[in-house]
Amino acid sequence: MNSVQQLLDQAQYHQQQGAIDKSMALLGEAGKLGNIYAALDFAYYKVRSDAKFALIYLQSIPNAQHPTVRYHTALITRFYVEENFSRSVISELVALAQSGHAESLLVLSCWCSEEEKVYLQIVSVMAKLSPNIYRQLVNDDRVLVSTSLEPLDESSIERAIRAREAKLRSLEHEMLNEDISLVRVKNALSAFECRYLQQRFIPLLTRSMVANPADGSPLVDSIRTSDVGVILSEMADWIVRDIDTRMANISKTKTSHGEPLNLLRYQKGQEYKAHYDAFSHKQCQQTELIEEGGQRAHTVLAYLNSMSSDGETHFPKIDVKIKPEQGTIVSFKNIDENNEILKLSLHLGAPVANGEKWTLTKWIRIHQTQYGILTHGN
Ligand SMILES: O=C(O)CCC(=O)C(=O)O
Ligand SMILES: [Fe+2]
Repeated sequence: MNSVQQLLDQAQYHQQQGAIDKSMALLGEAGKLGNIYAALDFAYYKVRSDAKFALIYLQSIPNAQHPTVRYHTALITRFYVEENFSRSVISELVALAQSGHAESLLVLSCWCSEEEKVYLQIVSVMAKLSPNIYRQLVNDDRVLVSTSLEPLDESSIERAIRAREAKLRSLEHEMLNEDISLVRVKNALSAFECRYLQQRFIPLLTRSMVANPADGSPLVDSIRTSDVGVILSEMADWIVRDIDTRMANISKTKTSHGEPLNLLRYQKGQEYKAHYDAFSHKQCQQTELIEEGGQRAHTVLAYLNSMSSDGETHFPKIDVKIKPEQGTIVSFKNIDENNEILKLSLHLGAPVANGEKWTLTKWIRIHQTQYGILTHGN
């Protein structure tokens, strides 16, 4: 019989040969023998075509009750099967959170608004049981770390989550310009989500690039001087998936057509000069670009902090300037129905005069992307 190590070695060999199905099947076997990470890799590989199969598999492995496996089982149920919070998923997250599982505590803190009493209960548990994560990602002055551990109140948590779902469903979509379907939605992200994205993904930041007009290769250019962090599929946790899906819904596009989310940080003096997000005709002929979903049809931006009078997103041809306000999402079209660039979509991120400006950009292609399929399935 094969040992776990032999299975992992064989899986790596087949992966290098490009035999992905075979490689994943071996990881599935290693998972059945007790390797959690192999089991999760296999489950996430399968989930894109058959979510129920992935769930049955995870329930069949010897570590089905390990907190990491339970958390991913809940995530797969929520994002691939039910597409909403069911009562049983909430219940599972609460049980995991109560035992100190950091990711579950983060998801619940994110979904229970900071004004809710239950939010303080959740972050108090985090302060006690996951103090490092608490300090990095939450750090709320109202929490007294010495307080004894209160049991989490499941029904208050469910009520808070339902209230947030209802609030997100009823947000006003303001049409700022019909020609490019420029829509603004205020309060689409909570302050917690905005802080979370900055603090969790700050280590990803590097100097921004633009696509070389000649061959599409990445190029440093004075047109875009911010730093960028690309949140790849393997980093797309519960909170990121949720925001990614919300951005797709606001732009009425498919999650499977999205590029990875780009976290942008502009420091004093940095800017993104006037540009189109759509690719040029020449770029559109590159095989790599075609294989990655083709033309960029839509752009969705989220502002993660508010600016007083600088750093606005300016659309000079339609005379619209958008002031960055924390939690606001903006969506617009880059091309018309014949896939021609909409000239009115020309826009710029004005220079930052003071402090920093943080945004999240999602570009959406006309066809499926690798990231879209990997993260959300077909
Ligand atoms: O930062 C802004 O206001 C604009 C960003 C932008 O144009 C982009 O990311 O494509
Ligand atoms: Fe842009």
